[in-house]
Amino acid sequence: MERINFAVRARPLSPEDAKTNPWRIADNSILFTIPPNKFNFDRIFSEDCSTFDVYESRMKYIVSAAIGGFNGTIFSYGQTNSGKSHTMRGSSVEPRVIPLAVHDLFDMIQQEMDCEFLLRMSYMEIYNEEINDLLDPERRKMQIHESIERGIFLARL
Ligand SMILES: Nc1ncnc2c1ncn2[C@@H]1O[C@H](COP(=O)(O)OP(=O)(O)OP(=O)(O)O)[C@@H](O)[C@H]1O
Repeated sequence: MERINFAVRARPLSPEDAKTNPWRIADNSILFTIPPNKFNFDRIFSEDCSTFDVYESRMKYIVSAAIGGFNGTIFSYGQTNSGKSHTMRGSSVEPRVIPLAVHDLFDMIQQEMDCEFLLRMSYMEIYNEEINDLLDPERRKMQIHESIERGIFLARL
C-alpha cells in the first residue's frame, strides 16, 4: 500500500439533496457534470458501507503497524455535516473508528507477551485553520468534548 491513502466515504443524501446532486460515484472516481469532471481516489465507499468495513480495509493496517513501531495517522477531513464524527466516534453498542482502533490496539498488545508498551493517545483539532494542542488537562477535557461535537479531529496513533 502507498504511504498516503485517500479514501472517501459517501454519506447518504437526503431525498431532496439527491435531486440536485451534481456528482455521482463510478468505481473509485467521483464524476461531476461540470469541469473538472473527474476526481480519482484510492478507494470510495458507497453510501451503504459500514464503518466496520471502512476501518477493516483502510485503517486497521495502520493500527497493526503502530504495534510494530511505525508511525501512522488516521485523518478525517470534510466539510461540515459530511460525516466525520459519525465515522470516527461511536458507542459500545456501535463502535466506530476510534473505539475499534483502541480495542484492536489492546488486543494486539496482549498478544505480544515479550514486549512492554507505552501507550499514549491524543486528540487534536484543526478548526478555522488553527491546530488546538490540548495540553492543559482541564482545557483538554473541555476541548476534546468540543472537538468531538464539532467533528474535525485527528486520531494519532
Ligand atoms: N454514513 C452515514 N450514514 C448515516 N448517517 C450519517 C452518515 N454519516 C453522517 N451521517 C449523519 O449525518 C449527520 C452529520 O454527520 P456528522 O455530525 O458526523 O458530520 P461532521 O462532518 O462531523 O460535521 P461537523 O464538521 O459539522 O461537526 C449526522 O446526523 C450523522 O448521523
